[in-house]
Amino acid sequence: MQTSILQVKGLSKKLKRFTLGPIDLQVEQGIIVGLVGANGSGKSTLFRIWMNLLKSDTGHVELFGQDVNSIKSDWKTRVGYAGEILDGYGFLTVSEMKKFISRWYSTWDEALYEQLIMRYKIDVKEKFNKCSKGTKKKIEFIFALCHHPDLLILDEPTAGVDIASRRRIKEDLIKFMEDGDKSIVMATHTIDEINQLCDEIIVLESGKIIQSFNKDDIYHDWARIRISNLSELVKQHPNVLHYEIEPPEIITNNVHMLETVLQRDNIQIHQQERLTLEEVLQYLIDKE
Ligand SMILES: Nc1ncnc2c1ncn2[C@@H]1O[C@H](COP(=O)(O)OP(=O)(O)OP(=O)(O)O)[C@@H](O)[C@H]1O
Repeated sequence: MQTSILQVKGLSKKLKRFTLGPIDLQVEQGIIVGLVGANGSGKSTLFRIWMNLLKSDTGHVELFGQDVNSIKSDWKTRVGYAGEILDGYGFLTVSEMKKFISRWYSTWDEALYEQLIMRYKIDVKEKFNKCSKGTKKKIEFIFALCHHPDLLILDEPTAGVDIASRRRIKEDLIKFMEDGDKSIVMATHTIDEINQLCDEIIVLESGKIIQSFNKDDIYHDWARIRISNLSELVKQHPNVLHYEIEPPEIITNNVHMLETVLQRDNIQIHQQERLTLEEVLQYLIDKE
């Protein structure tokens, strides 16, 4: 039986010129979810609400069965969050920050911290706000891991990170998932990360979830179909997400359904090809 570790119901938040939600979703134990969407689609805002750093206007968020607003905050010790949370302590050196943050967690693993500091070549005497963008990302990642959380919430963990460290982060995430009961939700713009790491993908557009799917389903469900002609029925079909008139071609997210529709309309299929994950995401994120 699958266990939900994160449940989001009817969540909404109005900021000045942006509205997030309403959002409903759940994340099961043992999977990696990729949260994707154009710049400004609301990924970081969503994470901030999950982490109770920002109050929602409606709805609620449960982490490990606990309302994130409740005074009881055991859930915090079970979550590792990497997303600009350390900026407020930027006047501290990495080493001072570690002394401060490690006290929050009874499960803090000093040996793991030392090992990761070496692995990512971090100068612990450097003040956090003097570190480069990529180095800050690596430090956030290390702090998110060292108390052995059950869920990692990572806001673009490799943005600005060098190639070698990117590979190490990927390896560390795979290692984190090894025992099968951990989960990760990560916002990312990197197709390789989604391809290599994520099981499920949630696409945000202007604050709303427009698609949510298992990565493996893409190969079965999405296709570009070149056809003899287009009918009005095909153009307006809910599973036709895009069409071209000359030459007639459709993009569908339910190829089996469309095969039946085309047959019924006496439309011949000239060619059919599955879409790659990159094409699907490009299509969803940038439809023009
Ligand atoms: N404190 C705030 N006050 C007003 N508007 C805000 C505030 N924080 C974020 N926004 C707006 O909310 C929208 C979503 O921002 P958010 O940072 O969540 O997007 P994102 O998907 O994480 O973007 P990116 O991929 O560029 O990191 C943006 O239009 C942003 O300007």
